[in-house]
Amino acid sequence: MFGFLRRKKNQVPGDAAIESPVDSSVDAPEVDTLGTDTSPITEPVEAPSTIEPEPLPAVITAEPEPAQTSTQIAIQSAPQPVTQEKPKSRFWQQLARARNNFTEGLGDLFLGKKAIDDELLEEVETRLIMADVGQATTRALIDALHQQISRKQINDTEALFETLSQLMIERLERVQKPRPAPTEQPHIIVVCGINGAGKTTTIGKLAHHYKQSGHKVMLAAGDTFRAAAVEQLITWGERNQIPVIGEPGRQDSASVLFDAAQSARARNMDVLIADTAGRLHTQGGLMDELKKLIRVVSKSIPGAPHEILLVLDASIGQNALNQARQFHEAVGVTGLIVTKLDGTAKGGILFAIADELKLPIDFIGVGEQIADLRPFDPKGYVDALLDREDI
Ligand SMILES: Nc1nc2c(ncn2[C@@H]2O[C@H](COP(=O)(O)OP(=O)(O)OP(=O)(O)O)[C@@H](O)[C@H]2O)c(=O)[nH]1
Repeated sequence: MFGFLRRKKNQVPGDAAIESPVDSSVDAPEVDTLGTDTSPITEPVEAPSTIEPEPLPAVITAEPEPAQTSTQIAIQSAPQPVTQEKPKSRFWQQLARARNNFTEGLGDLFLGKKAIDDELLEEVETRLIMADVGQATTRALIDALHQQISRKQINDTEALFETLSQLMIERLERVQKPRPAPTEQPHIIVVCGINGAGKTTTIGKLAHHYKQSGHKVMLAAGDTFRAAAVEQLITWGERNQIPVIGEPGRQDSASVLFDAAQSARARNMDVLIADTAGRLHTQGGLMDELKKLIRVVSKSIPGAPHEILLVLDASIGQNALNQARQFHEAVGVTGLIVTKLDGTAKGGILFAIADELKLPIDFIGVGEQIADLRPFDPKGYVDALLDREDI
């Protein structure tokens, strides 16, 4: 069942709406498969009104309770069924903004409504657009719902949302591919993207991911444009206890990458992850430089680079599509990492990316901590986005 429906159905007049923002200060657990992590909950949970309120953490803001009427007191003193909420995962919590944007207000529309009407479908369409799913993908989803309604395959509001979830999962799964196993030594991954998309941070997290799975990992500080980027990468190297090739002051990123590839081979590294300078997809000269970097890497080790991962910032919404198109055209991107999904209401951008670019989404970034990178799982993502509760 969908959480926003259940909450509305169970709502008792006078319930205080508690808004709980993501607390990014919480220490992150290790990278985990979606749904298995049972970190403490800060997701809104409606306790039956007869239970004594717990002391609230500082991050929770609640409207002051209005004075209770005698009717409310009578309702509260009646025995209430105690429903045990399943603990929510940290991942669920990290997608709070995207989910709230999507489900806000839908519960009200559903309240007391069984039949599907145009108002409801229009609201669903609006929510999809607002979540940055994009015009074309939204249209395709709504058309598919209309078809199933007219064929009487969907008869009530819950079935409508279940079908929408399935359609959304399918659209993401269509373009997913299994991650390439690092069988060549070294397996070289070049990471690119525009300035500030989260490349260096993502490389730190990706290194952690590989190290956790038992691989020997090395980093190449190929972002020679921004001196702080090299230091940032060296810090990530120390945090992961892995070597980093490149030092502040080096100018030529192609030679850093060449040296790193040689060094990784000589030291029997399983995985070499190379950082590159941020560049706008519209800067022709810098895009040519990226092509040159890739050529140098391919000359250093036959078959390399084995992956070219493009980092996209989810919070820029539809602009991410254009960036991805241009990078793909220039260097043949093999997969995407979409970052900052924890801080954005634009969680729908992943559907537009999958539909329009047909490139697999390898990982998503949901925070700044070392373990806040998750292998992308379409079903887990849709469940968290649509407040679907059977994970
Ligand atoms: N909330 C959140 N912040 C992120 C995520 N990934 C990266 N960041 C933050 O985004 C900011 C930019 O990250 P960087 O890794 O420096 O970005 P970059 O692409 O290497 O930047 P340039 O070297 O300038 O091109 C930093 O403050 C990161 O902590 C994420 O998944 N969630």
